[in-house]
Amino acid sequence: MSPLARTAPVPAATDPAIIRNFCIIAHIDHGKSTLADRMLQATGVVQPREMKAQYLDRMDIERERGITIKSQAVRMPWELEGKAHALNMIDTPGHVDFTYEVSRSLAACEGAILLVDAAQGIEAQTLANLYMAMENDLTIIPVLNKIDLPAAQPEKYAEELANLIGGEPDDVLRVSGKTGEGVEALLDKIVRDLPAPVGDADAPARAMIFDSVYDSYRGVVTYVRVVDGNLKPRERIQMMSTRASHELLEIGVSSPEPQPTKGLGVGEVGYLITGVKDVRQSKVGDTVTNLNKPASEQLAGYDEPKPMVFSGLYPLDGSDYPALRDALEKLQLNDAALIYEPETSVALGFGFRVGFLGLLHLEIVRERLEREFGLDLISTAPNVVYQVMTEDKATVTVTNPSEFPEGKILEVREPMVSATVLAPSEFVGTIMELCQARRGQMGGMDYLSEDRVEMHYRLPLAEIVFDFFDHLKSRTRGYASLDWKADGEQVADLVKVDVLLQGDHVDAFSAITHKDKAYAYGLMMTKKLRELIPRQQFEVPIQAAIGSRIIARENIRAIRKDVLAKCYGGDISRKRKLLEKQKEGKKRMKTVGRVEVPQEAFIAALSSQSAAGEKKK
Ligand SMILES: Nc1nc2c(ncn2[C@@H]2O[C@H](COP(=O)(O)OP(=O)(O)OP(=O)(O)O)[C@@H](O)[C@H]2O)c(=O)[nH]1
Repeated sequence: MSPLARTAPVPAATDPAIIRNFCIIAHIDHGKSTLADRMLQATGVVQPREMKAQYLDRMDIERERGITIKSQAVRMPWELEGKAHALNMIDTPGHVDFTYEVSRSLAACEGAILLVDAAQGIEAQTLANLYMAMENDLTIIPVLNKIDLPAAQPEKYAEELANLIGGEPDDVLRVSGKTGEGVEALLDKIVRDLPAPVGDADAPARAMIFDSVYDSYRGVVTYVRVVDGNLKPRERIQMMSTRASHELLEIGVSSPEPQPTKGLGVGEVGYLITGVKDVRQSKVGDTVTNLNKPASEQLAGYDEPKPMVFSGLYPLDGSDYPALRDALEKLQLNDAALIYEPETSVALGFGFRVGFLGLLHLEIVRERLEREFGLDLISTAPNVVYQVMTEDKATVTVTNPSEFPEGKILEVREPMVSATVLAPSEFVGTIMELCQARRGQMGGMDYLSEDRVEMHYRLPLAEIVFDFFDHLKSRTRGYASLDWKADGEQVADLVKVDVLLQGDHVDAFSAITHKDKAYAYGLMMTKKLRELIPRQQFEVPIQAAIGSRIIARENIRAIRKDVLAKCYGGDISRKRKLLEKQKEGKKRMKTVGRVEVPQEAFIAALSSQSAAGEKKK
């Protein structure tokens, strides 16, 4: 049958029996976006001449880095045995920082395609996503991708997959997102195997928001899945958590370009436009209902994204501060997970403390600020969030080492994660060593097959979020994969290490570390600063301290720099010129106490400090 005959247009406000809502879940780089591209082509919603790789990845950064950050939903027609169907595909991101986006997408679907690279097999995020899909009671269609690769081992991995989710290896579909092989069979299987959505068409409307995107032309575009009732244009709708009401200016489906419709009914996935300007007014996880005939109960929401890593962002040029504030405000319209507040630093001036989901999120935000808003930025070493209990039993939330309370401290709690590492069994020893060095507690080990093992650990977030993955990869020659999720807190022996120049604190270099690592940090910072700070006209001690206890010390010897020395006997105007020049130079200096430090020294020290984290992509 020709593809055209199978892709007849589907009317809007459709009978739920012909709808199939699904997402594709996979480990990063196993080929979700490429497969989604082939489906768009096979169903005829994108014409070959309009096709570009990773059609659904709209942001430049997504395309350049080949990763998916925001999820997107698209509706595709597909005919099976002469009957038209509407398939709603929700593309999901694969990186661990964006797991919360996966969980929202899953809640909008009845089924999931579990996509596994036929040359790599099951990886840590394959498992994490599969478990999440099972928790949401989704029907799973296992699929092996990249069967065109010479290194593909479909037999071996079909068996691994069948063992994991039950069923026969022959039931595992084999496709190639590159050549398109098997894609039509997969579309048929989606129609046959996935359940149609069920809901009460006559009940008051309830639709779940699973994504909210800011569009500079149309304002906030909200993606919803209708569970009960229906929504129509020009009606007034209400957000159930905030009770805010809006007029529905436009409602429609993405196919994949927006197509306004006369409404959305039970089981349908589409978008709403209400004229709100800020994604936070259209909160992901909220339920949309009809203002005149409101539903009595909200749908179960999902966890709000929670920032895990904080870092200070400062403009290199202090006069860019208002521009940075405006840029952050704009980015936040589009990124509900981004939070920030102003802060000042002795060393760096005015800036913002910004919360991120992880290091990748940090890098992306920073890159967007620099690229889209033309800002030059410096970011301070990232840290996690600590809870500190002081002597009077007050608990202080610390997102910046400078907020660490002075005086006696009863306990410090740090965030924990439960991590899964998947690797060939020959690497078990070296992985255990690494996890122990990072204060990990082993939770058990499962063999997926004879030579592949799944290891469970509970680890402090601060030990895993920065450079753990790099170390894991280099110890296992790139074969290990990692996934983790937040898992409570633990009390730990944590201290704040301060860095002092001539007795004055330099806030940008303070860090909260485990007691055992405090000395190493102190030594490293004092040494580095001695190399970076030029000699002054007096001796400058550089110290690292925990409270009032000095743990490391370096000295910068004094020098007397007489700029007039070489003009002995010269004329007065030349002397003046030299003095002027010296004054200019001083403007670029930051003064800490009496010590003048070139801004470049701060930047150099901070960038090498966070280099370990920056490498992790
Ligand atoms: N040979 C071959 N390569 C493929 C196939 N499918 C995807 N690839 C390649 O695998 C790489 C990853 O593919 P993507 O589609 O970007 O992977 P993804 O899972 O969407 O990645 P994220 O969006 O970051 O989660 C790309 O270089 C693709 O060209 C396939 O069937 N065969």
